[in-house]
Amino acid sequence: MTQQITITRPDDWHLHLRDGAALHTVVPHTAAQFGRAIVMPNLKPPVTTAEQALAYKQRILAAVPPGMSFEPLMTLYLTDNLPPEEIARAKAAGVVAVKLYPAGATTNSDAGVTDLRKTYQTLEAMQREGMLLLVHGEVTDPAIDLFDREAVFIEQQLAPLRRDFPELKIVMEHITTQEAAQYVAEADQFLGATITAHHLLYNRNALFTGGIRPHYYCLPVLKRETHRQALVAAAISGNARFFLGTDSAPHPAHLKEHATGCAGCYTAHAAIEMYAEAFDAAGALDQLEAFASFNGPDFYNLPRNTGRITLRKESWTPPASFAFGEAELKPLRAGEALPWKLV
Ligand SMILES: NC(=O)N[C@@H](CC(=O)O)C(=O)O
Ligand SMILES: [Zn+2]
Ligand SMILES: [Zn+2]
Repeated sequence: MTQQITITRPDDWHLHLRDGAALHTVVPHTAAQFGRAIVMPNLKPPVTTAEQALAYKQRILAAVPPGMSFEPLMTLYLTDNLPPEEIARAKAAGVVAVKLYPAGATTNSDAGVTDLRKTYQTLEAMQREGMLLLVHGEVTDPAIDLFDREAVFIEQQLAPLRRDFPELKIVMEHITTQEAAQYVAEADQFLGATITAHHLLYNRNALFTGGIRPHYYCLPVLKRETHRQALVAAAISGNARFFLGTDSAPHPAHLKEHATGCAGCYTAHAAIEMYAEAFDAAGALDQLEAFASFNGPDFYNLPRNTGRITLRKESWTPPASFAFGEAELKPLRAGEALPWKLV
């Protein structure tokens, strides 16, 4: 039985850091594990210009503890009227991707896209400039069952989009279904997907065990066990177009433990440990390094990290909560023991 593994320092290809005082809680957690992270732009108001992205990057860097090295990779938020000219400016500023939130699909998506056709000139510019498109892949039609929204998005939105922009690099973020895993596996080199630790570890029963459990609520919502198994199979398959993206999404505890609790699970405090747990449970620890440290940079055409990290099979219990500005932040599995520990 493997008791310890050393892998190339991983990166997080889907992360929410928020802004202001929150940065001082969450940035150190991510910087302790990951070399880089793709920082989501769904602030209030959203990050829609190269200039805003650069200013946000400086605020993030100011929250990196001394002695730690961490590179935030910045993104812009796609709206119905993000000007195509902003893409070249963003590219020059080092922005690596643009994020599509269908309007109303998830946390802070009100400014998102109401009709993909309105964004076609901007997508054209992205395809030309080699700017990636990151996708929250759920339809918002209230007539579609919440658990089917990802599969319907693939059929109604993603397939036509890929036909119209065959050389636009797209990442389907936080996939949660067998349909998405299969669709990505069968696609060409222009389509990749991130998978979260919580979607590898849990099925939708976790939301209702002994009562309603708001800290397991995120979007896309956890699915049934067959889908979890399909995600694990994709993650350990060796297919280089599946890679690590935590979707760690901090919310104040009082807004998660609420009549209309916010969507988002906080996992950055123990992310690589939870992935190790999932890969270990599948007997596939030997696949963790490719998924966590190689496939992401390869897809983004960025160099792999050179440092290394070591994980040991040693039970530890993360804190039940963290200070979060004036509020409290409760991580996923607060106060529960985890089997793997970052050394
Ligand atoms: N995943 C979530 O449930 N929430 C994310 C938004 C997102 O990634 O959809 C958030 O910003 O809180
Ligand atoms: Zn999302
Ligand atoms: Zn997210």
